[in-house]
Amino acid sequence: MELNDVTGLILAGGRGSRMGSVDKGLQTFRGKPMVKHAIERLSPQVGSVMINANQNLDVYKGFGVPVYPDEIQGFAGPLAGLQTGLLHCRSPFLVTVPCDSPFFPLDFVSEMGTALLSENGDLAVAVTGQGEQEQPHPVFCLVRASLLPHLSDFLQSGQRKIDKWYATLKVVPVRFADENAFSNINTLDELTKWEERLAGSQ
Ligand SMILES: Nc1nc2c(ncn2[C@@H]2O[C@H](COP(=O)(O)OP(=O)(O)OP(=O)(O)O)[C@@H](O)[C@H]2O)c(=O)[nH]1
Ligand SMILES: [Mg+2]
Repeated sequence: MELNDVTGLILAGGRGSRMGSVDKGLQTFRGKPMVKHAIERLSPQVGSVMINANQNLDVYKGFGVPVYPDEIQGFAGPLAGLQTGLLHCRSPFLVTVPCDSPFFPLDFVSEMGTALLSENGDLAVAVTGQGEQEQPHPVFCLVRASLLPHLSDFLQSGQRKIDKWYATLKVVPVRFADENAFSNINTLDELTKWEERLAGSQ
């Protein structure tokens, strides 16, 4: 899969209610907004990056990449963000990362792309752990852009759950060894803990 075959979508369209009154993607982590961590980590792995956000759009636009709010109003969940990304995607594949997970692998997209093509799947999803510890990370996915009508039908029927939509597809799980690779930061308390834990490291 070539770099230009993939558009990167940063999912920042949630309410961020567990973070308090602050927009989660705009919350400072280790000296810069969380969404900036995501942009910097994702940009080298894709042809272009865009942001899905539903609040503070002008602030998000300041990061120099396109920003799109959900087509469906009312915080319909991450699938609404994915639909928005697919509507604006001009490449055959779209990859998503959430705005609150600053540690995802630098070879994330290439690993996902290789697996999706070799298995000829509809969608690849990141997985960590094994056996009983196995954990999927559904907002880390690589999808074929041709799935837009299928997703829109699903949302049109009133369904919202990401796992339910995945159950309708040929999903390729892609295992990553680092247990913390997809850790996300949902509260100010978690943010402080990660900052303390990483203090002194690069
Ligand atoms: N576009 C869009 N994205 C969403 C929506 N809800 C959640 N997300 C995104 O989905 C990802 C995972 O969601 P959560 O970790 O629950 O984030 P959140 O909903 O903003 O935070 P909480 O309000 O604390 O649950 C994040 O990247 C969110 O930005 C939504 O209604 N629309
Ligand atoms: Mg949520």
